[in-house]
Amino acid sequence: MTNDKRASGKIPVTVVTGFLGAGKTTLLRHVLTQPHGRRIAVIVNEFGSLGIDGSLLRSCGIEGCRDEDIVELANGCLCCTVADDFLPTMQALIDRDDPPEHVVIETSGLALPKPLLKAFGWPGIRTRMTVDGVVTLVDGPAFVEGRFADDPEAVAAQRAADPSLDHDNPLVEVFEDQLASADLVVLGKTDLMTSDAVVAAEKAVQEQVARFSSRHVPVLKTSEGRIDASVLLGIGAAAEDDLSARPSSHDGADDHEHDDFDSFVVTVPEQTDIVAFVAHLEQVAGRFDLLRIKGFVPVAGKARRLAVQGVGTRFRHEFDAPRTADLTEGHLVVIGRHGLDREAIEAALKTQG
Ligand SMILES: Nc1nc2c(ncn2[C@@H]2O[C@H](COP(=O)(O)OP(=O)(O)OP(=O)(O)O)[C@@H](O)[C@H]2O)c(=O)[nH]1
Repeated sequence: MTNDKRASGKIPVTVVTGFLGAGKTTLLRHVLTQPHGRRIAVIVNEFGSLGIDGSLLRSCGIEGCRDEDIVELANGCLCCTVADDFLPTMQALIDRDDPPEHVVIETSGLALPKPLLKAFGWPGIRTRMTVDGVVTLVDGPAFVEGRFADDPEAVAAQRAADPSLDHDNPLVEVFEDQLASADLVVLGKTDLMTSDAVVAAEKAVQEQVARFSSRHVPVLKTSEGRIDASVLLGIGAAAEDDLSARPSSHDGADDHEHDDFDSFVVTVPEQTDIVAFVAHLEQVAGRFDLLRIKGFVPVAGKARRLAVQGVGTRFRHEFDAPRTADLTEGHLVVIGRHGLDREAIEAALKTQG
């Protein structure tokens, strides 16, 4: 925390943003397990209706991290529910007998950060909190694969037809907004990249950031979210006073929707063969071009639940918290671009082999 912030008496708030599956929760887990010497409250927002990330954070047994310090806002994107959910939550934190010394907000992977930053200008919040910094996670391999880049020929053709159109790719729009808001960019998952690709990606990210922002925005590289807490917390940006330097594709719009993306929950039976199950998920994710699958699944004979995570077709799984009696079947959140064939995806996920 900078001396300025201490003197202002405002609680610093770090906003962690980044596209679906970029590694935000992983980064947060790493920060929370480091000795950071402050009472941190975490607000986790998810696009899907299940609070997976909050549950993952709670289950990692971080010493001194109390249940009430992890607040889940699981019904929709924070950027759309600012007045209904976010402001009362922040007010409740401020009004605690032992208010947090730092708040970290993990936004949903589809959130546009700007509406959230604007909320820190609201009376009641403005005098008590300040946005210490916006940290934007970039999924290195996905970036290198060009998932957040417009097809230049398609854009040129589109612009010729309608000059007011920027791009037709909602992934690009969300990604660019998240980069444009950043005070610090973290290029993650470098363990999955060659060293040449890391160097090229770092340069390309820096160029992208410079397109949106004249501010100096450092780009750090990491894997498994290993960034020192002292680098992330205490940036001292006061981003709420600096909104015009953080352009958004939705500036000027009164409202925005997330109807470019769909999400639903699928239940699956208890599993016996984890390798076959995960291979099946990979196959379904590829067949339907899904962006994200994540959830918890019971496995026969295992005392712990299986946490399953897919970003595109890249899956990981681990046994994390003890399996509870009510976990009789698995729940998977599925997220993809608008127009998903829900029935077919559900059927495919439920029928394996
Ligand atoms: N190989 C590798 N995998 C990573 C790294 N960071 C995160 N992951 C994996 O990527 C998947 C998504 O990570 P999360 O931390 O849940 O990503 P997120 O941004 O919180 O995801 P959403 O909240 O759904 O947007 C998980 O399976 C992680 O284990 C990394 O540095 N290297």
